[in-house]
Amino acid sequence: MNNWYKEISEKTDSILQQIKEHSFIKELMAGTLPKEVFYFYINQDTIYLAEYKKVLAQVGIMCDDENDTQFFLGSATGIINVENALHQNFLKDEMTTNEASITCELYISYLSRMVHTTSLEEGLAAVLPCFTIYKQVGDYILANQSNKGENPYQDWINTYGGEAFANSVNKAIEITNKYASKASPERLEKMNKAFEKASKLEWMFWDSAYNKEAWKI
Ligand SMILES: Cc1ncc(CN)c(N)n1
Repeated sequence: MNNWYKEISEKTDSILQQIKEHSFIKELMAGTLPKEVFYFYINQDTIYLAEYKKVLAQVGIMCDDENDTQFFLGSATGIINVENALHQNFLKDEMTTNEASITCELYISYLSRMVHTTSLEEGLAAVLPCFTIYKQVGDYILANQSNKGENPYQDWINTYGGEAFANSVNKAIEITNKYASKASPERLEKMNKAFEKASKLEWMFWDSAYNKEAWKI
């Protein structure tokens, strides 16, 4: 399999389309997303990223090529720092909870299980949508918005539509494709499932923020 990512992104394209059509993304693009919804999202995303960096570090130490290890360890610190700084810009003192929502808990627990109890290839496939979907969403909004000067969420949009993020997304794809090219058909099938599930969790993350998801008890 030479370009696993191309195949799986075609197979899961309907999830990406549903993300682009979600009210959260539409209103983010229009700049009309209610502030409290965005703060809810940023608050949960801060909790998510604190765990995601550990997940990336774990994937990194499982790679047998030390350049790949460097990349994921660098991403765990560098990219996350950029995203955390972005969050602080928006959130200031408004972080209201340290408790993960149901969906945030589900997503981080799923990723943690994947990188700790399955193969490197499945772990790579599970962490990849976190890179690729944000890139696609950032690009999509930048290409389609007509309010660049006045959108209150422009810094967020520019971060994920920007070149630095694109470079790391391309590198993550390249590494995952490399390991996929040596994987058995059974393992590729498991990679597909992991990528698909993590992509669905990306949709759910925005949906849960839009609905300010609460624990049922
Ligand atoms: C839930 C989630 N997924 C992806 C990203 C982009 N790293 C993020 N900040 N948050």
